[in-house]
Amino acid sequence: MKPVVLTDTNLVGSALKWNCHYLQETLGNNLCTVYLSKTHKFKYFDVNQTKKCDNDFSPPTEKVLMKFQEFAKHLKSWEEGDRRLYMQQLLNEKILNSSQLVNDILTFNWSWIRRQQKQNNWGPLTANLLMISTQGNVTPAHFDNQQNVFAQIYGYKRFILFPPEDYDKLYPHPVWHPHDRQSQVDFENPDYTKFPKFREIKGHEAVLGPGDVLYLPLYWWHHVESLCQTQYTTSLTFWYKAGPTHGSSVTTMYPLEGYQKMAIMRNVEKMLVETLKDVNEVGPLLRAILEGRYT
Ligand SMILES: O=C(O)C(=O)C[C@H](CCCc1ccccc1)C(=O)O
Ligand SMILES: [Zn+2]
Repeated sequence: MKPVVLTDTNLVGSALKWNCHYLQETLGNNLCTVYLSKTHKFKYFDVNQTKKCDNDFSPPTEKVLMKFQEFAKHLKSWEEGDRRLYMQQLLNEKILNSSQLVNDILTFNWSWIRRQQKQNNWGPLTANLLMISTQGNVTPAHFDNQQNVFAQIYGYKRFILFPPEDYDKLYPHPVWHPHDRQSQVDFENPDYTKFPKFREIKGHEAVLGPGDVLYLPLYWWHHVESLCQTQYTTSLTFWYKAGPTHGSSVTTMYPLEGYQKMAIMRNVEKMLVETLKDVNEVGPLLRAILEGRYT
């Protein structure tokens, strides 16, 4: 599975008119999920895992509910120095029941994407996430465990992509950490002492414009930046479950692929957290296995 940029799918043709004004008319009064950040980075964190961090975790962003028209107002008046905004709202029944967006969504190129889902043996569509970002926002490097068909609607987004096997150069946080699935490395100021292998990292760049679609296979790392050609950017994801061949696959082929090794390591970590109960014991036990025997 490799990422690919497609420029002729017409997947979200009917959404190319989703500018701020139009969305204000259709979403106006709806409450939407908006993240606020003092910096340009929006590092995702799982709030349910913050308690395992014996409270030395400080959330890098604040999650608020905001009426779309209020968000639109902030978007238009945003200036350097203001807190940055990143709307990330699931297109769920609540939103869809109360907006004309349904008509646009119904005319997406569903036959094309359903064909991809079928031919690639993906599981069911799990979520469409509508994202509107102020210019310059960055989603730091992370991977997701779903297949993703990423559609760019307005403005330009620059992806840097790395294969799953680059996990040894990207130093993911522990699986129990709020920043699980995210790289520990600050791309703008890498700590080469803590993360020496990051020096060897090499990524693939893809800049997406309106109408472009990026197929982002599960476990592929990506660093995403909203470019400054426009005041904001708008994107829509189509997330699919990975599908049966990535779980209890009938015939496992060897040698295993990077994403399979990633899944194995994550399972080992999770099993150790379960059995040791104390997350601080996982490191020492893994070291005890390694030291003098596997190094
Ligand atoms: O589509 C993707 O996978 C991306 O990473 C796109 C990224 C924002 C995603 C936010 C997010 C990260 C982790 C879990 C749920 C939501 C962007 O476009 O800035
Ligand atoms: Zn992602």
